[in-house]
Amino acid sequence: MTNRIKSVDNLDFKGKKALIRVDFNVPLDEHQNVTDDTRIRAAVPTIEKILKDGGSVILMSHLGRPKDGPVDKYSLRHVVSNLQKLLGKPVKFAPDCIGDEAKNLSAGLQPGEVLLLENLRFYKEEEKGDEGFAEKLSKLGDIYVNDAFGTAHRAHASTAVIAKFFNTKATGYLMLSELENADKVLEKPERPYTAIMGGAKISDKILIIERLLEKVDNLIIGGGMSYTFSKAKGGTIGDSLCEEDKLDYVLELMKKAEEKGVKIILPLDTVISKAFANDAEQGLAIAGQIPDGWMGLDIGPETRKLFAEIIKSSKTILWNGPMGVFEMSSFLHGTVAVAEAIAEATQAGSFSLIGGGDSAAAVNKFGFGDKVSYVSTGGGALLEHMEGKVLPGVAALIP
Ligand SMILES: Nc1ncnc2c1ncn2[C@@H]1O[C@H](COP(=O)(O)OP(=O)(O)OP(=O)(O)O)[C@@H](O)[C@H]1O
Ligand SMILES: O=C(O)[C@H](O)COP(=O)(O)O
Repeated sequence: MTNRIKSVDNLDFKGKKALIRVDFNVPLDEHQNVTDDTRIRAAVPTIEKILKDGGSVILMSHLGRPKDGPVDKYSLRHVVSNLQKLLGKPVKFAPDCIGDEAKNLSAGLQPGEVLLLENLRFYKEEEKGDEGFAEKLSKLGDIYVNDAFGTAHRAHASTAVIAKFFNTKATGYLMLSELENADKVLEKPERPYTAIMGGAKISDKILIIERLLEKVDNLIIGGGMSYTFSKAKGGTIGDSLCEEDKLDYVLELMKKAEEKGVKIILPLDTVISKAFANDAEQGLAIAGQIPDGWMGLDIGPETRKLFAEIIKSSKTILWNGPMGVFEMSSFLHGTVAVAEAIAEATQAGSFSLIGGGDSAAAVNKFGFGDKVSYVSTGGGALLEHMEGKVLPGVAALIP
């Protein structure tokens, strides 16, 4: 399918303005500093190719999930200095993604120059996939490039709708490499194939887990989502994360897995804490036996051993979502143990694919980024792609 899509490599951008959809949805700290620039870094080769050809670049992205118009917290202004450093040149900023100022700034852009537009999601039309909004955006550039693999699963104005307003549209290098690496796992995964799921966005991922049952041999569940499984099985989970309305669904899922011969592996023990804080009183509990007033914030040592054994005996590994609150030093051990086991398996010849903003950040933070096969910039996008779906942002590029 990807062979029907043009890549930036097939195009000459001399004298052209490329409107590039990037995914600069990056984590920011409380001072609005970028804490992980992986996604910005990943967009650089495409930008540089276009500039080198003698073209100019207009970048558009979303940041976070603003609900009600512009808010400084979600302004893309916060990524400008990171981008300037990575490109080694100034980047102009348009304080709105449409309107006169954006139009004038893009019209005045000279070859070799870069303009970043303000957050697309400051307009609700973006997520609605509004045609009028997409058309206004399309007026800013001559060629449309989509390099936002991380957002390719969203059928939004700037990903799925805008492409039809362009005669020339192409994937960027990042999108291409993401699709190629994911296809290595999708097409003929060497078995055993193990997926490891964790993180906090339970309802986002539970449906995807069901579809993964068609593909994998083992499904390891850790992190915040494991407590919903634990409770569904009749365990007590104290104040741990739980989606009460998914309990029946999780039971059904476990039954389906059994029928399909897929092993679901849940934690054996869990690191518990009196509060969501690094220095709160801590303890260890058997999974499903968390006392009232405590919450599970990481997998325990027995679980680390069990998960590592399964990972090391797998030939294909897909990981999305940390095993605990790895941002706090007391609860990072589970995530480190899984990253370490994946690195060892990769060293021994297995193929490993890691996705998810936080999972990618964790892998890099703990120094395993170059010890795994591929770190995707996609979270939900990677998982939906791994289900075998053609993502809307990719479908829109098919001529
Ligand atoms: N037991 C837990 N309790 C509370 N939060 C948890 C727990 N385990 C993990 N987390 C949190 O989950 C967050 C990551 O979840 P998330 O689902 O966003 O993963 P991700 O890798 O970013 O994937 P994606 O990009 O697909 O959403 C981290 O901030 C981590 O602190
Ligand atoms: O971080 C992501 O997964 C993408 O940028 C998409 O963001 P969203 O989940 O808010 O649509």
